[in-house]
Amino acid sequence: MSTLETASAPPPQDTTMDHDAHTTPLLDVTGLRKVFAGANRAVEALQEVTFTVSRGELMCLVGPSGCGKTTLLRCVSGLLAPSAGAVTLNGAPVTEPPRGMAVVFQEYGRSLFPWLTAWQNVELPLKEKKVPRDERKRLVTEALDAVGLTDSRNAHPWELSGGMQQRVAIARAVAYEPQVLLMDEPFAAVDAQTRGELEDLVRALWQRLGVTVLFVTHDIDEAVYLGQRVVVLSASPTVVLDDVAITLPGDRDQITTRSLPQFAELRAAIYELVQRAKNGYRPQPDTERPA
Ligand SMILES: Nc1ncnc2c1ncn2[C@@H]1O[C@H](COP(=O)(O)OP(=O)(O)OP(=O)(O)O)[C@@H](O)[C@H]1O
Repeated sequence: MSTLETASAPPPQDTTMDHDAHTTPLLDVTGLRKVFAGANRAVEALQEVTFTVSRGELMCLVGPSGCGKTTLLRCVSGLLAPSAGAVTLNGAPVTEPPRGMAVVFQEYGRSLFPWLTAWQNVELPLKEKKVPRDERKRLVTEALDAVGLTDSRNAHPWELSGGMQQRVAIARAVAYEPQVLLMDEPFAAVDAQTRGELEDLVRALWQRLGVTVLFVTHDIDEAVYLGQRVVVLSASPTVVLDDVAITLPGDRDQITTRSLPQFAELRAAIYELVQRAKNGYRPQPDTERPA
């Protein structure tokens, strides 16, 4: 992993989950390739993507628009079969959506059932998992409480704001007690203030529950604010351009953290990388990564 050089003295790093992180790979993505075969032409979305996520880590993936972030996440979650390469969770190959993973998508409106209440939406996957009734009640209560929606438990999605609907989707994922939480641009459709609140919610849940998080975003600021690591992808056909350690303090807040010189430096360095990726930069085999 690279740590982009910063001019000032490094602050204490985010060691929040370091008791396990960086020691036990939980998710292993090796040589992932995905080619979509169309009637007239084939689209090579992913060329060769390799990375690991350690147990308890919060890792962000960024890359230029259309570089294959969603395709990658769909392959990682077992929703889409790769053309080559492999994904393993805890050493077991992922060939279909595994029990240990939960996914939060950008389109909360489409991922919640409008005829079910917030409570019922969160409970549904637990019923499908055959979790006993009392345990279901405990898990749903705790999850709705964790996202601040206890009072809205009987509301339907259409009675809730966009940010609240996304909180229901997060509660549903958390109640499932996944080993890995995959998030695909989950806050792209909410306003800036709500987005900040939801970012803090994700970090709080991550710290409290110790869940491993793989967070996909096109927003570089968001990736730096949230992550312990940011993996930068090239333009399609996609490879990994860099794997950047986020050397920011573990205690983050929207104002202080984003005002730190280190935040600006990390943001600028990753921004430049993504710009280079947009302009077609790709690592050459056997050459150094960009400084
Ligand atoms: N089902 C499909 N069939 C054919 N091509 C596809 C399919 N899904 C994705 N693609 C192509 O694969 C490439 C990557 O798409 P993908 O949606 O994964 O990118 P993305 O990085 O998530 O995009 P964005 O930044 O816009 O969210 C694009 O060229 C897209 O057109």
